[in-house]
Amino acid sequence: MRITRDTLQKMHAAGNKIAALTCYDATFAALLENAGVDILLVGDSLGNVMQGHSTTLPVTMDDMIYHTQCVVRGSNKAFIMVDMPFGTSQVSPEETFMNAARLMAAGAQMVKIEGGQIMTDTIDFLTQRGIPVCAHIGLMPQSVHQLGGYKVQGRTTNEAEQLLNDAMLLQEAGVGMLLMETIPATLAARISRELSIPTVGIGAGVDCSAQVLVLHDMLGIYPGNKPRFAKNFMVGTDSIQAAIEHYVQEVKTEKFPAAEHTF
Ligand SMILES: Nc1nc(=O)c2c([nH]1)NC[C@@H]1CN(c3ccc(C(=O)N[C@@H](CCC(=O)O)C(=O)O)cc3)CN21
Ligand SMILES: CC(C)C(=O)C(=O)O
Ligand SMILES: [Mg+2]
Repeated sequence: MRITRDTLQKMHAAGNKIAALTCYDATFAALLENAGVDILLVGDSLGNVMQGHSTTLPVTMDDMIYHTQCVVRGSNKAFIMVDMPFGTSQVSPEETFMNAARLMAAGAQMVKIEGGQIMTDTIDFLTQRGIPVCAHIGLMPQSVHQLGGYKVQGRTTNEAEQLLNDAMLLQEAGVGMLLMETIPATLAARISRELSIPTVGIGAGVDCSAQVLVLHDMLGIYPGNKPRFAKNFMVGTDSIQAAIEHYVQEVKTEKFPAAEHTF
């Protein structure tokens, strides 16, 4: 039996930290869940780490479906969250539902959509019709050209208030989880306190319900730029298994992320 939304909500309510990692294939799916990873995120970061693109923008629905099927086949315990790729959730609630339904049919238990208040109508439409949604705010990599680079978000008072407002409206619209990327830790902590749903952080400090990293970053094998929030867990270990177990342990004990991974 897989971990469900209910399991995650209970872990969050009990104050038990949730460990998540990105995953794109069957072998790593088995390894990660056996090392105690609770959530496997089939991220559109596969555009970077699997396909060698410099952004996530070229990733397609077919790419996401293929990698979701691989991850689902390789696992039987972990919760499966899947990114909606660029261009598949922006046009209308109806079209977004059609695309999300294909990811659910491939084995997703929740889809993740980048965007704040602008996505609330779509999120309401999906969640009312049986598709759980995680919203992704802060640094939204699909908006890299609009944002002008991979930069910390929510640094000004105005931006911070807007993100908090987005978070409240997203929860009201029905999201099951909220992911926050590369925002000040104090802001992520405040948003996490204000919400009742679990929050997932990447570069958002230790006070989120869950932590996530790109697998290839935490194994120290991604050849591109290493974001400050990524820690190489292979340092000091001699196996991938041990590195993943160490990551899970550091998330559960709130040792990761430390100050040097935080803004
Ligand atoms: N391998 C990989 N890891 C990721 O975390 C990731 C991807 N790919 N692809 C999609 C996006 C892009 N991401 C990124 C990429 C770079 C930074 C980065 O370099 N950030 C600066 C912040 C600079 C500032 O202070 O404003 C940093 O120092 O970490 C952050 C997120 C996160 N996602
Ligand atoms: C970095 C995480 C949050 C993500 O969205 C991805 O891997 O695509
Ligand atoms: Mg993504």
